[in-house]
Amino acid sequence: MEIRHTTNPTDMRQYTTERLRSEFLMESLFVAGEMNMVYSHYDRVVTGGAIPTSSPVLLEDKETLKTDYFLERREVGIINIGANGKVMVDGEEYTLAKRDCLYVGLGNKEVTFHSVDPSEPAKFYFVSSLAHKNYPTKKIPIEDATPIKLGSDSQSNNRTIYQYIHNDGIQSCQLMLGMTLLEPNNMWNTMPAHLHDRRMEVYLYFDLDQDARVFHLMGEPSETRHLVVKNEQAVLSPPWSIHSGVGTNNYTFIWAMAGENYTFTDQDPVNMNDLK
Ligand SMILES: O=C(O)C(=O)C[C@H](O)C(=O)CO
Ligand SMILES: [Zn+2]
Repeated sequence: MEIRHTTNPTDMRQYTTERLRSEFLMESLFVAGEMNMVYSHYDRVVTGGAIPTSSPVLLEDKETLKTDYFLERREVGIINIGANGKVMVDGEEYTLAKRDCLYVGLGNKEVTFHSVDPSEPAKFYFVSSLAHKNYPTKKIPIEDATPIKLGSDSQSNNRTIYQYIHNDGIQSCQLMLGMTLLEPNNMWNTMPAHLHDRRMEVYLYFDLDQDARVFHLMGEPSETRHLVVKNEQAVLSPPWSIHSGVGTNNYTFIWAMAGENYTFTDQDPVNMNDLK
């Protein structure tokens, strides 16, 4: 798996577009028949994508983690963004349709990803953080996730946040995970922007057409930069960075957080006068 180190925000001011992309953008998580992962030193979060085709894909990277199995010291949240799939957890089968989420806790030894129909494969996106105790493995379909309506048509940010793994939903050690869907003709998320220096965040943008793009805004509020993001690409958002997006049309994204606290509403809003 690829390793990404952390960045001092003062150094980031000097970065070229290429350097910015190599530090923060994950361009190729989803490749048919493969699993690809990025290990970030921000809260030691692993972000991955798996597309099983004719054979299952095993969640493992002993070489990088130097543990006997992936979840020996970790927990993971998985969302299927493709066709129907299955996840086997130590012999137990969980069927995941598009937008279903599965939480798998510390201590589960074997996790494998399968497609129901290899010609129309499932696409599993996952985010894993360090864990100190076992919470039960649990599946939650989007219908059972906690919906929060935000934004308005007049501000082009009418959207619903679905919270899956969080304080009042599926329990975990530190991982929080959910999905935000923008209504048609809406293309902004999280503006005014916010920070939470206590937690890092990972964004996966998907459900975009081939030529559609999201301009992901990042950086300290007074030093913003952008990443041009394609369908099924993910962004590492450092704790000191705003994280906001505007698309060429509406899009969907999965957000995941890990760090100091477990409080979704712990956000420091950025005053519009401070954004530069
Ligand atoms: O639509 C949104 O706004 C979000 O989904 C915001 C993220 O969940 C977030 O940044 C949480 O801190
Ligand atoms: Zn946030």
